[in-house]
Amino acid sequence: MSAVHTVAEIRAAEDALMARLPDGALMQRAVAGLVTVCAGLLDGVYGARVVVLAGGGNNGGDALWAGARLARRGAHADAVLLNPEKAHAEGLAAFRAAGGRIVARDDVRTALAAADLVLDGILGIGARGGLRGEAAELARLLRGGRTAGAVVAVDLPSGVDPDTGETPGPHVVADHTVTFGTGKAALVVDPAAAAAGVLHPVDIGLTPYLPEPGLTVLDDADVAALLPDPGRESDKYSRGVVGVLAGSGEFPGAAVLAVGGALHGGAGLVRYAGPGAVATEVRARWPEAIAGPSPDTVGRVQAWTIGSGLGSGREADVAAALAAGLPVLVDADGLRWLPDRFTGPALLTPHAGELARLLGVERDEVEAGRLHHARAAAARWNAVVLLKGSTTVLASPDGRVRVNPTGTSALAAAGTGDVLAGLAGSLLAGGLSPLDAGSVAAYAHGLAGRRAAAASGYPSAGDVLSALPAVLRSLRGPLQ
Ligand SMILES: NC(=O)C1=CN([C@@H]2O[C@H](COP(=O)(O)OP(=O)(O)OC[C@H]3O[C@@H](n4cnc5c(N)ncnc54)[C@H](O)[C@@H]3O)[C@@H](O)[C@H]2O)[C@@H](O)CC1
Ligand SMILES: [K+]
Repeated sequence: MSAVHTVAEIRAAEDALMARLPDGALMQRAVAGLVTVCAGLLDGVYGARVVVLAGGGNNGGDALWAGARLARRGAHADAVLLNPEKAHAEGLAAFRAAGGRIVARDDVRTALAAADLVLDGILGIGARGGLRGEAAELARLLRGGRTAGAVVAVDLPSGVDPDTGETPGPHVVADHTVTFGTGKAALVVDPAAAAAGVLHPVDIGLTPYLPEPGLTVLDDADVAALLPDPGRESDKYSRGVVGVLAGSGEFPGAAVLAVGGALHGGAGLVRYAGPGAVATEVRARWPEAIAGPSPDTVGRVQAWTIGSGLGSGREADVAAALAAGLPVLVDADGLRWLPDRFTGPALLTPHAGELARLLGVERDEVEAGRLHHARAAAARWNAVVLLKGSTTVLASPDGRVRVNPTGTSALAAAGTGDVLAGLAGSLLAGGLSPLDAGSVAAYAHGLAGRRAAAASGYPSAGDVLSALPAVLRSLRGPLQ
């Protein structure tokens, strides 16, 4: 699991740690990690051309110190000082003493053009708002291909918002980001995360001083530990029975895909509720599923997956499934008929357009502020909100957030959401909480998308579904 902390938490931990260390020692730990990454990216430090972009804070101090150390190892180091009066005094002195040069304004373009590596130390966790003036112009030059060198962001790409993952204005787009102490939301949530490039975390000894993280990113081991583990004496009922209310005459395939996802998510039995013609298609593909015309008549379940491809005019069916008071997942068309607030375990799985409609805002606003809007909806409906998209974000009404790391463009295809809904509903029926069911499903679904893409180039939702069993098998091992 990797942890993400807020700027306030990081500053408090840094203060606590710095009180125990000699002056400047913490910055030197950060700089040592930064220099190691830079040296690894260069084809030899000696003779390499390094340009340091230094703002007036400690982020600029890190970059100047790193430039100094690289210069001592034989690099040609140039620095652009964005705020010369406020430049980090010790960092600047070390940079000069090591032979680093300050670039005159007129020579900035030439220096960037010749650079093998550009260190972005304009702004770090002190950033508020996007870059302005000369800093914005530098970011524009870097994006415009003014340098062929690797752009390495110090701690964060300058100008992104550390705690929200939003990009309030001009910002640097880096090839690599060397980040200190712990993760920041901007490094895992788009659109900011897209500007970070490859992440290189550097341990500066902060962990003992940091609180439990509010935002986490799960890994294979976390997901394996969360997956239901049926014992030898389990039967189909104790493994969980999931009801799927999905599909319509217009969208029968959604039912087939959602039931398929549910069958592979560990539940012992899947009950499909829907029109006879759709049920016939579902059973033709999945003879192991049981079908009935409505949630009331299909039999007992432990959780409901509602909504994929439901079409219009199904309000009564949705109300009947919700009335059971069971753990519930609501997707796609089902999101049109949400209760005022959930009182039991609930997981909503909108994409940005659906969440925008729910919240009465524009889709662009949701995409620009994914964390904010997922949190707002979680609080509004008292439900875990899994916001699908370039980075899938899960926000729980208790304040916890998870970001899924396995997303892939392979999932941007019709029907993949139906598979996810079935899979996550199955995990709910298996006893997982909405946050765990959603995170595990998103993780496995992303891996299945990658596996399917490796096999077929542009995979269909059916390919993603077919890849799921092998992904789950490799995560959890074989059943006993
Ligand atoms: N505190 C420490 O000991 C350590 C700090 N570290 C570095 O220090 C950084 C944080 O340093 P600072 O707190 O000095 O903050 P920054 O260097 O991120 O920002 C400096 C100042 O710029 C101003 N500013 C904010 N937004 C601006 C904008 N949009 N345009 C222009 N100016 C703006 C603010 O006054 C801010 O305090 C971290 O990101 C990390 O790189 C590391 O060296 C690790 C140790
Ligand atoms: K930076």
